[in-house]
Amino acid sequence: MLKKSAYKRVLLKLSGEALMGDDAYGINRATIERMVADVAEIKALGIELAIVIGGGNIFRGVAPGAEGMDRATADYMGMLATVMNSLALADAMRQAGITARVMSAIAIDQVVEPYVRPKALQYLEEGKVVVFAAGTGNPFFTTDTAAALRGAEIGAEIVLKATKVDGVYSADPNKDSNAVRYSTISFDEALSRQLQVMDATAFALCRDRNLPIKVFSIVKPGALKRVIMGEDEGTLVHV
Ligand SMILES: Nc1ncnc2c1ncn2[C@@H]1O[C@H](COP(=O)(O)OP(=O)(O)OP(=O)(O)O)[C@@H](O)[C@H]1O
Ligand SMILES: O=c1ccn([C@@H]2O[C@H](COP(=O)(O)O)[C@@H](O)[C@H]2O)c(=O)[nH]1
Repeated sequence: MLKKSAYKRVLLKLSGEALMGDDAYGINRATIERMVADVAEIKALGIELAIVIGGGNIFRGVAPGAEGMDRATADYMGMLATVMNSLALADAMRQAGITARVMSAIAIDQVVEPYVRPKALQYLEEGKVVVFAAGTGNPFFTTDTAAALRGAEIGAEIVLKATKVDGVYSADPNKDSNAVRYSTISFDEALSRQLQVMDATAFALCRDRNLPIKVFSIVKPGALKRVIMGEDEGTLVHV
């Protein structure tokens, strides 16, 4: 018998930084095509899929390149970076035969339609992939928080954080070789240990909405599908 997906509706947070692949900046073609192939594989299972993509491959408000800038201005630039990534992702999905709609939290009507919750729900019910661009639309936040927020708004069963590391560790594994990976961890423990894999606002929002998060590697082949099938992969953050 064909195995079924563990979820009906999910919010996938894709790392903007991972989009660079081995490049120093921007969008690596082979990398975005591989991400889209992963998305196509899970979409074929019949799940309803919404995506938030980060902007770290182009600009972050707290990046060295923003030093001395007004923080809110820099953050708006970061949000615009996520619009570019969202458009690139939706177009790559179009080329792969997946119908996607980009909805922006910041009005740029000539470029992309605005985020309107009932419309987003309609697209999901129609089987379209919805890409939420421009984060929350507010400075001083991140796309992780946007993923938590939109995930809660659309009634997703889980937020899937696809990033460059394969889970939540006791410390940043890129800085501490003694860091150990958790297979599960509670929101309260992640917050009290100040684990930086996601920002505290995202953790707190998901905790309060009882919305679990799965952190896993976007670089590891097949990991997204294993997560969707409910198999042992990455780290589950739970209430
Ligand atoms: N305790 C931890 N466990 C795992 N990763 C951690 C931890 N603390 C810090 N990190 C770092 O967090 C990074 C992932 O989060 P980050 O928000 O920087 O990236 P992203 O979400 O993948 O990118 P973007 O913001 O561009 O979408 C990892 O690459 C890792 O270096
Ligand atoms: O709600 C939001 C989301 C994002 N930003 C700014 O954009 C960049 C890029 O997002 P990442 O999550 O870091 O990939 C972020 O650093 C912020 O500067 C925002 O202000 N509000």
